[in-house]
Amino acid sequence: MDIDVQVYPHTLALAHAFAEATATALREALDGEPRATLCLTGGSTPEPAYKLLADADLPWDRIHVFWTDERMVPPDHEQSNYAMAKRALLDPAGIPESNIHRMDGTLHPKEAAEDYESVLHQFFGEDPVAFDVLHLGMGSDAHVASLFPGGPELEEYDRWTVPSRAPAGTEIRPRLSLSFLALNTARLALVIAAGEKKGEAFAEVVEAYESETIAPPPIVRVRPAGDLVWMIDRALADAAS
Ligand SMILES: O=C1O[C@H](COP(=O)(O)O)[C@@H](O)[C@H](O)[C@H]1O
Repeated sequence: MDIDVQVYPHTLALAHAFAEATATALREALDGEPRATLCLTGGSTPEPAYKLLADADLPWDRIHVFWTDERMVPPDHEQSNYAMAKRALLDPAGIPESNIHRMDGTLHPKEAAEDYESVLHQFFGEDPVAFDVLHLGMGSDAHVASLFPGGPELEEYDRWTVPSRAPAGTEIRPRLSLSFLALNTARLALVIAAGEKKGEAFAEVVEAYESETIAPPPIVRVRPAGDLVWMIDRALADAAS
């Protein structure tokens, strides 16, 4: 499979490009439609881009926000994916509460998965989830959302959500994630990844796309219905080559 990889000279340029690509895609999705959907990723890499996106000239009252995954912590916890998005994007942009569809990190992962499955069904009905814009990050083990190498959650293709568990040594292990079933219906998926520490993982990813191996790293299993664009910094590109 050919992949579209865009390389930016540094993380600030990457953040600007990621925010701009998101804003452009949301405007296109809103053209002639009453609302658009944006699924946010967590972790630390997207935070600068989310701060820039908050300043974009967008009708936030028509944009509904979802998450790829969550750590099982309260919403004000420093490890909460929701908390990062709240301080970087939701509050600065003034996104209405009714448009924020967050994962509940206070529940047991199984209950949280049931709960978010209902949230998604309330919004999308029985239609595919089909986010207009899906943001993804990559861990240094090539995990995506909270779908980790070798985890049973990788095999969930019947439901949109799945409880999961990060590997030993990770600060917050209990997780909730969207499944590949939900991720793969996106109309546009934008991956943001940066830093030389992820070089080995990215090299493995490129090799897996090229060889179409039968057991690819989790992020390579994301095969969205629409376009998939990798946006990375030079440090990561160089470390992988
Ligand atoms: O645990 C997670 O990790 C990935 C990557 O995060 P980063 O801090 O290395 O950018 C992230 O995409 C995911 O949402 C998060 O829960």
